Amino acid sequence: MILMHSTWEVAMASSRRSTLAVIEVTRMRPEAPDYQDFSAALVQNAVDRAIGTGWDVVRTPADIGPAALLDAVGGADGVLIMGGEDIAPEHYGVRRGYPNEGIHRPLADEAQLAVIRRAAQTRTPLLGICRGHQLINVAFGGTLITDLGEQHEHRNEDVPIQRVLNPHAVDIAAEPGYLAGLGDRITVESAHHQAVERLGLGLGAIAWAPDGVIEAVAHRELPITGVQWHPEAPRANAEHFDALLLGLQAQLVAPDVVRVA
Ligand SMILES: C=C(O[C@@H]1C=C(C(=O)O)C=C[C@H]1O)C(=O)O
Ligand SMILES: NC(=O)CC[C@H](N)C(=O)O
Repeated sequence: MILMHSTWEVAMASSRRSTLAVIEVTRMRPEAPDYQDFSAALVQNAVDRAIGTGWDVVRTPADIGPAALLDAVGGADGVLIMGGEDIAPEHYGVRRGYPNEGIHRPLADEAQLAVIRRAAQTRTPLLGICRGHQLINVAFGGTLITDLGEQHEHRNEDVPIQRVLNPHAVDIAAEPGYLAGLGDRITVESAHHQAVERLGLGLGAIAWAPDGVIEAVAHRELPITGVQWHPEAPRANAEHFDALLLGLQAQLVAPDVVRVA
């Protein structure tokens, strides 16, 4: 059974619907139309589930740059940062030229990092998915494993983009926090080749894959959490994503401080 923060509690605390800024990397990938369609469908699913769990949504691409993005999401009560391309490695002190390096989106990197830093200053609840989770770690000074190698369960290689997501187990160890309603072990859908390495300042790891890859991070004092998997994937358990979105909303009322072992 999935325990969720009650929508009633949230509704009692606020007479208006809260606004969630859903931030995608870009809306223009003319060089990769299949990937753009795939990514846009994941974002649309996230928007739909957010509305279904009681949020108003402002959907914005990040490649409009830092100033425009900060302006666009300035009025939001919560932030959701979606997946996408690898973060340019200079943001965490690594040179370009690592294995399986894809293209980078420098404007989106800078804009999303700026949003995370401002959310930290304003204590705005924020959830990052995949690249969004990696960005959280980098924003707090952490590093990434640039490439997980060839043999792993975190992504299907050499398949059409529509089949890139791969299911695997995740063990969760955090009470309370965004992931509290999910249970101790869940199956998730993943599509990534990088992962959190050294944790950023103030962050703790709260979930792991069986191979040891960090699957979720949470800030110890701020309502900021990242998940490496894709809860918005078509085949993911929708109840898990709803629990995350309601948990994000509950942070508006009573921010949790996450205890990390
Ligand atoms: C674009 C990349 O990853 C992809 C990005 C996704 C997303 O936008 O949510 C989903 C699946 C991944 O294959 C990449 O690895 O460079
Ligand atoms: N799906 C994603 O957001 C992927 C994030 C990053 N490009 C990685 O491969 O690890």
